[in-house]
Amino acid sequence: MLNRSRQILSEPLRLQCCRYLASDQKPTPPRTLITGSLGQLGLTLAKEMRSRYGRERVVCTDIRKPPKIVLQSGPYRYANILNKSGLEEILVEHRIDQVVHFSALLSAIGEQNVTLALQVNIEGFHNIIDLCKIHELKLFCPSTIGAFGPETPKNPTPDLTLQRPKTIYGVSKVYMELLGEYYHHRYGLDFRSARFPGIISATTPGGGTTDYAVQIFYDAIESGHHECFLEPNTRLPMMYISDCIQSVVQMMECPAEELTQRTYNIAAFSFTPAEIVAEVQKYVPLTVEYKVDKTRQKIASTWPEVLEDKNARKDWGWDPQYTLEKMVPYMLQKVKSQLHSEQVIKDLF
Ligand SMILES: NC(=O)C1=CN([C@@H]2O[C@H](COP(=O)(O)OP(=O)(O)OC[C@H]3O[C@@H](n4cnc5c(N)ncnc54)[C@H](O)[C@@H]3O)[C@@H](O)[C@H]2O)C=CC1
Ligand SMILES: CC(=O)[C@H](N)C(=O)O
Repeated sequence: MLNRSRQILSEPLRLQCCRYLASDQKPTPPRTLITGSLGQLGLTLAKEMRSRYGRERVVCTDIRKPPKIVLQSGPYRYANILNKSGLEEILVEHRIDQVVHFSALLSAIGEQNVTLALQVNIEGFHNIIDLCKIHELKLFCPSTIGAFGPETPKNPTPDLTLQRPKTIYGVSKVYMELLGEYYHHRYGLDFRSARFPGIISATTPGGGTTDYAVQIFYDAIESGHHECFLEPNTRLPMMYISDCIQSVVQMMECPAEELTQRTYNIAAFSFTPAEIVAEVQKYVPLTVEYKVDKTRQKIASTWPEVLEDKNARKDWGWDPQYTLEKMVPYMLQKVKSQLHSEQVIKDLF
């Protein structure tokens, strides 16, 4: 795993990473806290960071009861991001150096509970960013294609452009980007953010508009039939989980002086439901019925089709490895193992 990860880093970043990997060299690896770690992305990131920095140096947190295997794999703490003093206690006790803030309500579920989305996505972020300022911690918080709106140029969507999202999720992420950049400018906080496309993984997602692109793999394996909640021609930016995790690690390890901005678009590939269906059909039989969900279609119609990521490539060596064609057979294999033997959760540790 380490070798694979290091291979795809650019030369300066690889040198930087080696500083953590060689035991006789300084500085020591960072102690990292991940919020919302039991969601779609958290445990995969924890696994990668633990392999790089050491098992005890990555503390997973969430408000949910973890599976036993999570408890066995390294430190896990209950942490509600709305409880600032509880969070502070954990940060101090574990002598945390950097935070990856994943807790959030995603686009579709946020529209179902705007009050809770405001609390988790905005109040929770206030708590995190203030604690990072007080304790001088590096902070990574992902943004999203959902931070753009219908007025944004769709193809390609640049880093700096109009952002008038029409979901509470998008509004809270624009606020997060701006507040993070403000704290960097005003207090020198080492805030970093990447705007993720929809992430595709065998770990199931938690209430987003891009979730169909995970569900389709489960349906292909389980029943051979998928009901798609988006129209067949809805093009959205997407990314395989391995590339997503690499982006977090690379961005966090990048020397501060190489960053020319604090929020970056990152892209891998874009596709429509019709295109992913055709790709899956190359491997397994699959029929599809388009039962469009008006709320999610309305959200997707306001999002970019293709993100422009040239600044991330130039500044910190962003270089995704997976295309749609490469990802589909991997996903089918992962989902098959997940369904047959719960292998995916085991793979995480
Ligand atoms: N999964 C995706 O396709 C994308 C994700 N992102 C961002 O990446 C981050 C992680 O996303 P996912 O893992 O997919 O999200 P998820 O919805 O799967 O997980 C979020 C986690 O936050 C936790 N949480 C909710 N309320 C909390 C609270 N009060 N205190 C502490 N934890 C709480 C939940 O228990 C859950 O485990 C989010 O910030 C999301 O906006 C951005 C773009 C795409
Ligand atoms: C793209 C995202 O931020 C997320 N997957 C969602 O659909 O809400």
